[in-house]
Amino acid sequence: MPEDCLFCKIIKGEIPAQKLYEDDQLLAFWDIAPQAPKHFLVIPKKHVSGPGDLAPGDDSIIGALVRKGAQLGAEQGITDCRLVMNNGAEAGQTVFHLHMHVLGGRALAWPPG
Ligand SMILES: CCNS(=O)(=O)OC[C@H]1O[C@@H](n2cnc3c(N)ncnc32)[C@H](O)[C@@H]1O
Repeated sequence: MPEDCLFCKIIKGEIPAQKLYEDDQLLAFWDIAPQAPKHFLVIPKKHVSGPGDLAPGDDSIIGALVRKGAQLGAEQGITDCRLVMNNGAEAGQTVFHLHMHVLGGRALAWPPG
């Protein structure tokens, strides 16, 4: 786990977060700057910098993120939700630990900005 990774620090409990779900592979927590009435993140406990850095053996991580994100969304009353992974700085990624946004609770525009 990179020492300076914000999300790795959350996983280790070095930085607090409002956790929604945790198991041995995944952690979900509410976003600190929500962009919708419901906005949380699902991250793998294994550090991968972003979608572009996945190794062939990591494919199951993506399935786990999507399945858990949709399940948690339904539990949070946002069965209709947007699942977003930003890949790279120009795509808006600011935290370089793979994560999926789950947003809902209002009509979401398309295309995104
Ligand atoms: C611009 C999108 N950039 S991003 O796609 O990389 O998303 C990073 C997300 O992490 C969230 N975030 C940053 N620090 C924390 C924290 N300590 N706890 C919870 N969420 C956090 C940001 O609000 C942001 O939505």
